[in-house]
Amino acid sequence: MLWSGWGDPAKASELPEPVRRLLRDLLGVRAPSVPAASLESVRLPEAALTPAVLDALAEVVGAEHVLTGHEARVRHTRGKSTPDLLRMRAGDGCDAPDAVVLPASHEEVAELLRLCSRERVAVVPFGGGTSVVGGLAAERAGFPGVVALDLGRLDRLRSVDAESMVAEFEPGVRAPDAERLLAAHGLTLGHFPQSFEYATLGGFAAARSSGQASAGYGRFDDMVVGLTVATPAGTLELGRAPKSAAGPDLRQLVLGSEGVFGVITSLRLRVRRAPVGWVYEGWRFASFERGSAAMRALAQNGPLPAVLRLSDETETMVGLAKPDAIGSGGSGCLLIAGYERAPTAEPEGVPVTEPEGVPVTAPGQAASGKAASGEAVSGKAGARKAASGEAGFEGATGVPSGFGGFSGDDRRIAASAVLARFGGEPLGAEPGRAWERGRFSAPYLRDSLLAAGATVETLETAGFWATLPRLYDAVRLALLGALGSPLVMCHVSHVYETGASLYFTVVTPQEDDPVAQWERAKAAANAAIVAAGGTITHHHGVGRDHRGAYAAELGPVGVAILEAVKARLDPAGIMNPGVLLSRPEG
Ligand SMILES: Cc1cc2nc3c(=O)[nH]c(=O)nc-3n(C[C@H](O)[C@H](O)[C@H](O)COP(=O)(O)OP(=O)(O)OC[C@H]3O[C@@H](n4cnc5c(N)ncnc54)[C@H](O)[C@@H]3O)c2cc1C
Repeated sequence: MLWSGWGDPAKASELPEPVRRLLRDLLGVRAPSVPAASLESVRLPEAALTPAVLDALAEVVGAEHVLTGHEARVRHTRGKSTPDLLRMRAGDGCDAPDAVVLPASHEEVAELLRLCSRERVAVVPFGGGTSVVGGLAAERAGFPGVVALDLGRLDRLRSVDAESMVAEFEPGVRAPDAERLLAAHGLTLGHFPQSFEYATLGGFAAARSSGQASAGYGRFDDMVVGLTVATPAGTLELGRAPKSAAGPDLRQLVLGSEGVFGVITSLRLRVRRAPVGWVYEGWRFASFERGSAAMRALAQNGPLPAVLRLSDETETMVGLAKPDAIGSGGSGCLLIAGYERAPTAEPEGVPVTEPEGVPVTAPGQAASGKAASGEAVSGKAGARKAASGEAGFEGATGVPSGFGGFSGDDRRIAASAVLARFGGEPLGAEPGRAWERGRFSAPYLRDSLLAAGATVETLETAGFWATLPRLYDAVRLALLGALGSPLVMCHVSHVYETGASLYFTVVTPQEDDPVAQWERAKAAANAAIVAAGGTITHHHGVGRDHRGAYAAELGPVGVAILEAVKARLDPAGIMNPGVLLSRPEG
């Protein structure tokens, strides 16, 4: 991972000429006058941990797993939001930890938390480091030091229960590795966020992530059936049955807790049989409104494609849904629908301890060539069912909405009938293929845009269907008002029976202080979200950036509940201080 950008440097690409032209002619973007800092020149705070504390940390994990060098500290400074990258490019490493510690077991994590509580050393759990909300920048004041707890050595698939369709993982497993390990059993998690290449399972749970196939597989928090959490006060074991009436579900307290109560050291996740392949298609709608109405019909009456994404007019025009063909988007609103081809045959049961290495199965590729199973419904019957509205209200089955009722091609045919009924014009497989090719490449494009002098950043929210148009207008207007004449694009890619999320991408020429410029725009967008009745975040999380708005959403009683839980589990207040909750005064 690039320390001041995204991903594999080998995948970095030059900006295509149409994009350069668009930036220059439409937005007036000019190259920045100051070159980006080198890794060596990043300014870090003086390392503050005493030799005695460093020795004690080394006693728990081994001296080779306590890193205090410049590069390790730089690489664990903040996450990957655009302000994070801009600060790193400016050589500002003031949020760096004093040391990076890499435990290899739950017991080591628990021991480290006891030690850090005793010494009052702040602890930042560090998964893939892809937070975009300031979730990895601890507030240092009042602590003798800060440790980044890198979970990268907790990287095993511990077991697969093929009967219950539950797999147990350690938290540091990255998403592609999780898919590779499950593919050996004919299984998939189906969680494909844009940060797929680097983010970890623990980070997904801690930040309530949602992936590109959420319509079919659900959000990540829907997948979590059990958790083990090491807290400074002891261990929490949660989830002994899929559902329970035994009081409030404490799993929900850990999901989205962003490391402020403790460290997730094990996750038991619902898995699915891997499809033999995927089919993606493009549709054009005359307006965002018509396309949204079609999405709502699919979400409320079924059948849902596994991937469902609608770009607004601006995003369609720019062609952002097809990053390898920017500038060639066309008119109207592009909708991408993705469907699994039938699942593989029965998964092989196990318990596994040491999974065999198998070739990586990238999303979008067949996991195995095994025979399809599942009840066949003829294509015509499927279309008839959809058209007549008897397509199956999938939420009512208790099965996540992408499943049940339809299988394989029948789902595609039936969903297509709904899209056509709402005025969608079929564009065939090409737009879908282009989206699939570029689905993880936007973060690479962001690096090139930053280097060219454009700020590009995203923000997201969610609301009920009835409030969505107002929310959309309010956020757009706020961004336009704050930034002059930026490019503001939006898409919907997570839908529910009752509402959906809105995901905005903003491109604007960098001012002299681009961080302050974005903070101004973000504050305006946040205020608009709150005023229009949306949530401050649908899937990026709270971190430090959304803390104030989150407190307003919860209200004083809600905040008091979380503060009480934190005080009980983390009495020294060492866990990710300043993230999610403001620190107590005094
Ligand atoms: C380019 C880009 C695209 C993105 N696309 C998406 C997207 O499509 N969908 C989406 O949901 N998000 C997306 N994100 C946001 C980010 O990837 C998610 O929030 C993800 O869940 C973070 O996982 P991570 O492993 O990188 O966690 P980190 O960034 O390392 O940590 C996130 C937070 O969780 C805490 N944490 C991490 N691991 C643990 C643990 N084991 N126990 C307790 N606390 C822990 C950290 O302290 C931090 O507060 C994107 C980010 C980027 C940069």
